[in-house]
Order: sequence, then C-alpha cells, then structure tokens
Amino acid sequence: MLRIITEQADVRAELQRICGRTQDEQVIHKEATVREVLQAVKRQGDKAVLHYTAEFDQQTLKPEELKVTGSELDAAYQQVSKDLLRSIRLACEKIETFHRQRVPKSWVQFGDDEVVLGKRYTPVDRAGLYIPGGRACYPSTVLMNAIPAKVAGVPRVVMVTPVRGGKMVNPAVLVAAQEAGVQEIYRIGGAQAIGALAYGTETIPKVNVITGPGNIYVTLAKKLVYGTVGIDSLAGPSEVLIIADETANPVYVAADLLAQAEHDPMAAAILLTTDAIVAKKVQIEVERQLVDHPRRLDTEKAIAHYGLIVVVESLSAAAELSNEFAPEHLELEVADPWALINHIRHAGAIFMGSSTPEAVGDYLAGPNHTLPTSGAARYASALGVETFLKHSSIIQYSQTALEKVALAIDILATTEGLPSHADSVKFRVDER
Ligand SMILES: NC(=O)c1ccc[n+]([C@@H]2O[C@H](COP(=O)([O-])OP(=O)(O)OC[C@H]3O[C@@H](n4cnc5c(N)ncnc54)[C@H](O)[C@@H]3O)[C@@H](O)[C@H]2O)c1
Ligand SMILES: N[C@H](CO)Cc1c[nH]c[nH+]1
Ligand SMILES: [Zn+2]
Repeated sequence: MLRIITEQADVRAELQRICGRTQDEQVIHKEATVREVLQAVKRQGDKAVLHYTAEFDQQTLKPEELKVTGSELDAAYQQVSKDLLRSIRLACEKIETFHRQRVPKSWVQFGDDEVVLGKRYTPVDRAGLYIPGGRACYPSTVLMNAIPAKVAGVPRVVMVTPVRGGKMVNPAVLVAAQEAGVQEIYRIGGAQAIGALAYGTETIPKVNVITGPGNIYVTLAKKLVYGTVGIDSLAGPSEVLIIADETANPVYVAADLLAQAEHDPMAAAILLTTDAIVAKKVQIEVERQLVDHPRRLDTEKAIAHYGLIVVVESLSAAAELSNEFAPEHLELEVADPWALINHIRHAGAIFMGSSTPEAVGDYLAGPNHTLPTSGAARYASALGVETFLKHSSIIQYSQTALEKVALAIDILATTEGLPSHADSVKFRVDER
C-alpha cells in the first residue's frame, strides 16, 4: 500500500531516506562485492568476467562467446516485427534531431591585443555503453546512449548488456544498436562488465568513458571506476516525483508512479499533492492498477519501501521539497506548470502538464532518458553529446603580448616560489 503522510515533521526525514536509498547500510555489503568483482576483473581479465557472469547471471560462456556475432546481428532483424522496427526508427530520428541541436563547437577568438584564445572539442577515442538487461530489456536505452556517442563522432563505440535465460541478446536491443550504428556488442552485465570496460580484458577493449544506467551493482561499479575512466553520471534505480494539484487525474498519476516503480524494487515513486482527495484517490488507484500487474512483485516492493504520498500545504512548499530531493524525473501535474517551473532548481527532466507522461521522454520525445538519480541531479545532468566530448584550451601570445604580461607573471611565479616559471617568460622577453 502506498503510504500517505500528512504529518509535516516526518516528511523531510522520509524523503531523505528514500533519496539516500542507494547509500544506506544495506548497500555497504553490495559495495564490498562490487569492489571484489572489479579487483578480480582488473587482475584476471576474461577469466574473472566469465566467473562472475556464471555466478550472477547464470550464464556459462567461453571467451569466444562473449562477443555477439555478425550472424546474430543479422538474424535479429528477422526476429522483430515491422511495427517495432518502425517505432525504433521513429525514436532514433527524434533522439538524433534533439541531440544534434547545440552540439558544442570549437572556437577561436583573435583579440586586438595579439592574443588568440579558444576551445577545441574532440571526442573520446573509445566509449563503452552499458545497456541494462537484468529485469527488463532496454532498446530505448541503446538509442539514448549510442546516438549521442555517434553525434559526438566517437570512432569506436562498444556496448555491453547482460543476457537472461539463454545466450542470445534480446533481438530488439540488437536491432536498436544497429539502427544507431553500434556493431561491437558483448553479452555481459553487472559490475564485471563495468570492470571489463574500465580496465580492458583479453577480449573487451578498455574504453575512455562509460555511460548508461543500471541497477545498484552497476551504479556502484561506475562510481568506483570513475577516475580510471570518465562516466556520464550515477544513473541508478529510477525515480519519479510528481507534484499534483486538485486538477490532476488520479488514474494518470497512479500509472506514472507505477511506471517508475516497475523498473526495480529499488525504484522510487513519490507524489506531493496539495489536495487530500487526490492523495486518497491515487492511493486507491495504485492498488487497483497493481491487481493484475505482470511485474507486481518487484513493483509492490518499490512502492512499499520507496513509495510515498505527501499532502503539502502549497505548491511552493512542494517545489521546495522537490528541490531537496532533486529527482531524476519531475512531473508537474498542475493547472499551470509554467508558473511552477520557476520554483524548480534541481531535476534531471521535467514533464509539463497532464498530457506529458514520463514515458514520452523514456522512449521518443528526444531528450535523453539517462539521468542522474539519488540526488545527483543537484550537480549532474542528462547524458548528452558533451558526455563524449572534451575540450582543449587554445592559447597563442605574440612576442608583444607576452612582453605586456611578463612582469605580472614574474611576480605571481615568484610569490609561488617557482623560479623556472618566471624564467620561462623572462628568457623570452630578455632576448629582445
Ligand atoms: N537512471 C536512468 O537513467 C535509468 C534508465 C533506465 C533504467 N534505469 C535503471 O536501470 C536498472 C536496470 O536494472 P536491471 O537489474 O534490470 O539490469 P542491470 O543490467 O542494471 O543489472 C543486471 C546485472 O546486475 C548484476 N547483479 C544482479 N544481482 C547481483 C548480485 N546479487 N550481486 C552482484 N551482481 C548482481 C548481474 O551481473 C546482472 O547482469 C533499474 O534500476 C532501472 O531503474 C535507470
Ligand atoms: N525511466 C527510465 C529512466 O529512469 C528509462 C526507461 C527506459 N525504458 C523505459 N523507461
Ligand atoms: Zn521508465
């Protein structure tokens, strides 16, 4: 049963508990497992990857079976319906159009003072995309990760995804990968896949950046390998926070809460509403929609542990609580969402009004669905083309320009006790 809280004193503590669910005490032993897996993959390469794939995914693979073959890729097209292929292509088009807008461009500025300054954007050499596959299959996540990497111009894009019940990767995932231009795919998941991409193995190439969402094991692994490689953000178990007023439709709100809860028993689904009647109706509607829900067990776990309805006194109080939570997805199911958005400071993606369910963004609106979770939206953003780019600063000084700043550099370098810094300028200026 989705709990309703009206007692304001309890609200902040409950929201903090839910937001911090991936850092609580129960997670500490999972982190120990993840560390062990990463160390083993770093030391033993493929051997460790195969060992943990057998242990956690019940897959007995040989090294030569890790990579998805060309004939499997071809066969995937025969296994998906024409309607699915059309939907994948429609999503591809919309996601690519969105991501091609405002791609960072290199620039140089020639100043009047004989100084040239600029930024030069270049893609990483190799990117590794993690596509989750434990509880559901995610062709949409393939598109959300592969398309920005391709738009950024990454020369080598590799993908990992776990398999369930048999050695074949889900055909929809394979078709989505090919539609987005990815052909190098390895059938592994979890912390062992993140370790393989971060350190490289005999079979799997070491990459420069790892992107993509995943469960708690994947997210902890990404956090631990950060520094060895770059990552997009900590995009862990999904979350939605909905702010609703008396105009909200309880059937829609309940469906949107369950649409997150069904991802993972650790997913979070929160409603903040100004209307006690909406609160009660949503609570009843959630129960009703769960009755013959095909993913009832996991979804109920998420609702029981990390689901919550809070009755708040005003929309601005709701916005403040939402800012503290910094949700991955925020839905504004209110009469005037454009007025409320001015109060919102931290959220991965914001869905405006009652005809914009979060699912539209999950699949094909265009913006990325790989988003920061567990409060990371306070400092991080959606995955994008820039995730796969870095920029080098460009600086050019003429002799005259250097002479103009020589004294200031000399003073700064002397203050820092770094004489060769001072000399490197002085020698050039004194030569004249
Ligand atoms: N934030 C986002 O942008 C976003 C987008 C899509 C999905 N998601 C999230 O991605 C996640 C997908 O999770 P999933 O489980 O379906 O797939 P997953 O691929 O993330 O995780 C499956 C892997 O977890 C590992 N694992 C499972 N149990 C383990 C254990 N006891 N010890 C060690 N390793 C273990 C296995 O190796 C398995 O391959 C969900 O949490 C979903 O909410 C997030
Ligand atoms: N809601 C997920 C992000 O948390 C993305 C997704 C993919 N497929 C369905 N939903
Ligand atoms: Zn979703």
